[in-house]
Amino acid sequence: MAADVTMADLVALSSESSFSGAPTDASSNVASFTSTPPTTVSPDSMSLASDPDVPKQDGAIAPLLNIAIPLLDSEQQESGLQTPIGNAIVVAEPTPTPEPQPGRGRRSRTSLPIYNLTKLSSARTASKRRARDDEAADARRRSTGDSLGGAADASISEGGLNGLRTPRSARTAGAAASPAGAQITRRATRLSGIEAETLAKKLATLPKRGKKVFEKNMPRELRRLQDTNEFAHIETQPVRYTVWSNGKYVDPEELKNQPEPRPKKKNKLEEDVDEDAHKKEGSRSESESKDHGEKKPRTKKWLDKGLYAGQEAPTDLTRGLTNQEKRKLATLPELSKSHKPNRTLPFPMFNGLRLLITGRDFKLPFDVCNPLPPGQPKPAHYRSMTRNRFVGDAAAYWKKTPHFEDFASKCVCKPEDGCGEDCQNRIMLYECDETNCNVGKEFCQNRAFQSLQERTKKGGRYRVGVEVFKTGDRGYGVRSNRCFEANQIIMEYTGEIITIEECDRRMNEEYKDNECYYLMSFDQNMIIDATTGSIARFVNHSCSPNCRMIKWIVSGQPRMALFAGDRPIMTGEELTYDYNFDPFSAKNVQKCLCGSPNCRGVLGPKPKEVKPPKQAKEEAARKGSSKRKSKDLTGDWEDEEPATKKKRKTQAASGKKVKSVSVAKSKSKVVKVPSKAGKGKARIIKKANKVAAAVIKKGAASVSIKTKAGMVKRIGSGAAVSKGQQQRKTVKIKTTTSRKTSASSTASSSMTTIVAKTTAKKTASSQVEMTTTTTPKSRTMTPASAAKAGSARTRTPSWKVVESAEGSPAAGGRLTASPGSAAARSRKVEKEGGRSSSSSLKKRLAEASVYDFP
Ligand SMILES: C[S@@+](CC[C@H](N)C(=O)[O-])C[C@H]1O[C@@H](n2cnc3c(N)ncnc32)[C@H](O)[C@@H]1O
Repeated sequence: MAADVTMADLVALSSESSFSGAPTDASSNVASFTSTPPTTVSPDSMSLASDPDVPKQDGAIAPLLNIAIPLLDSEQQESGLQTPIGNAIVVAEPTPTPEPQPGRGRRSRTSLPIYNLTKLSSARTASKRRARDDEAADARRRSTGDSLGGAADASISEGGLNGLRTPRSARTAGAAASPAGAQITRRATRLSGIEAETLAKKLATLPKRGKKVFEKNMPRELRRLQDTNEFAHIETQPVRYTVWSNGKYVDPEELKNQPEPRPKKKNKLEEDVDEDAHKKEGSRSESESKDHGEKKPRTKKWLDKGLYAGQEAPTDLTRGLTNQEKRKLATLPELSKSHKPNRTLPFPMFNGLRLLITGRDFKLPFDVCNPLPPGQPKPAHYRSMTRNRFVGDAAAYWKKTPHFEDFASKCVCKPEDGCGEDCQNRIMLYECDETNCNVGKEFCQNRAFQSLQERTKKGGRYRVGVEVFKTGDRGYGVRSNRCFEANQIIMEYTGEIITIEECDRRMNEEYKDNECYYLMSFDQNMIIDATTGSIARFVNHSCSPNCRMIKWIVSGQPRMALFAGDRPIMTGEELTYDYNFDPFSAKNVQKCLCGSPNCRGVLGPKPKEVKPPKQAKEEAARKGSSKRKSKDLTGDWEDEEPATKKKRKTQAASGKKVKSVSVAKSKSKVVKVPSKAGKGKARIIKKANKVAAAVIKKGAASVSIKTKAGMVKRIGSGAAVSKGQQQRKTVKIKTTTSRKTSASSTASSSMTTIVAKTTAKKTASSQVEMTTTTTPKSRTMTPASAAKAGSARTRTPSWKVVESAEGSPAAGGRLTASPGSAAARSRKVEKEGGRSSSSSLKKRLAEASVYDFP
């Protein structure tokens, strides 16, 4: 009697005959049944349900065959009903006789379920593999066929295809049905040796209608295969046990022929590396020994100072500190001599000191390497630009000045000198490169901009070494987040290079409401506007600066950069340089908040430095200097203006004596030069020459000798410049090196160009220095006339903006921070007419002398 198999039976079957260790809950078992067609054959419920011709069977499940991998449960192993095919074991499920159900039609009970045989038999895969003579695929396919055969077998032999039961249920049912308790056991056809019936035979036993339906729905592939031995599961070939590895068939013959397993790649690599290293070492040592005679042992370099490796701690800890700071330090027990320093885990250099003095709010974990609180974001409108860029007409006006072109010879340094202090290029503020350096990159120390480029290219905030922060009272500022050695390059001052006309326009239109400006006089009467530029623009002014802004010639082009001063810079120090502002008008003098002990009180030259002319002195002496002193202190010079102007006018043409030689140096230096006529002139020049050479050695770009009291030229900050404010005469000394002479020319070949200059009216932002002029007479140019001159300038390069940092720590750019609109309008450019005569140094000197020292 056939009995319908319910889902519960199916579940029971699957749980018994599926892999050991497989999930035992019903759903997962069903899932595993349906999801692994090659190893587990299950009824395709979809195909069962989808065919409209297939009569529905309530709860009837088709006969099932399971192919289980050898991990069988003990029950199955005991039963001995496994059929191994290769690694797979075919288990033919017995089909218990279905019990007729009451109330069910006969037709429905006898009709055949239809399976997706293509899927079940894996015909597609098998046929492909068979095409490649894959016996394993054959075996699999056979086993699948076997399933069907077995299924058919079982069902037919037991009286119907729908009479499948699980072994357990079958046994239970059998036991129940058979009073003798005869067990219905599963049989594996191959194992039992029972000859499989052909499909035709199976079909013959089917009822007519069921046969039709079966044939109609039989897949094409299967139909083709019917009546074959294969389909009937008649083995004509001996069974082969195949090995599968990683899902792939492994031919045992190939296995035999396989060579010994290779060692692991890693081992091999290590060996190879070792060998290679030995070989290389050998060849290197050979070549080394060939080159040098003997092989040098390689020594390992150990870092012993961490973050500050290579930088020496300052001998004097208190250097650079204010008195207040020093006093505070003195009270700290940590710094008392009796205190034992922590040598095991010392603070990074400089950090401890700073923390002791200033303290710092912090969050744990505390970053001992960075003593700084996080930097503030830069202003929203700030746009960064790391290279100079010409804007507007500037590019057309730009040209190489003659002495740049002249600069074709090399320095005369030796490798051991390393282009140090005495390098000609260095003295002249020319950076060495492959065209002008005698020493080569390996030994040359005069490549600051190149080193800066390499440093910043690598990236990282500690390599760049600077960050913007918000000061308490001066807006934004820049501080170091690493140490810098004395005179080390820190950052470049870059921005848009604009003409004076463009500068004026910007001042009047774009920046008219700005509180501060980022304009620096540059070269060839150009201005660098760093409003879009490098963060060097945020560097504030100090009367005791720790940096200098210096212009260098790099590959024939001028470039400005901020350099450390004469002492190293600590981590966390604010970077400052002397703006060298000219207040021009006392109205707009800004109060200096640098806080240094020798603060001048205003952003501008120290009032005391502005020496009044003799008459004024006398007058002042008569009137008493108390008033001036008070003005000095308050920085209120407005009332003084007319008097100063008047005094200067009266002094303009005297020129009998050189009052002073003001030298751009690390500290403003006033050198008294006696100026008697005749011999005096020569002496002055000689002296000036000497001073200039000394200054240039120190890094100054140009030197001014003034015949009149007062600073020669300053570019004002926010100051409206009144026309004709000052009248003065200056002698500018510019040292240039005649590079064309010979490659062996030395520093001594430097020649001094003295350019006479008179300023009838006070000029504002830029002062034009004649480097190649024969006519000593200066004339004042308005920006408009300067623009006109621009065209002539291209033909006759005769004037340029002076960047000398007179009165500033070094020869460098001068911040042209804002003559304001009025100042911009009144800004005059001095231009000296005529052409230079390169041969007439003497003449020029004479002219200059005549002009200045009649
Ligand atoms: C080139 S900007 C420097 C960056 C500026 N602090 C900022 O926030 O953008 C120059 C302006 O900064 C201010 N400044 C710089 N140094 C100063 C100082 N020592 N005392 C007072 N103000 C200063 C002045 O307003 C000056 O016009």
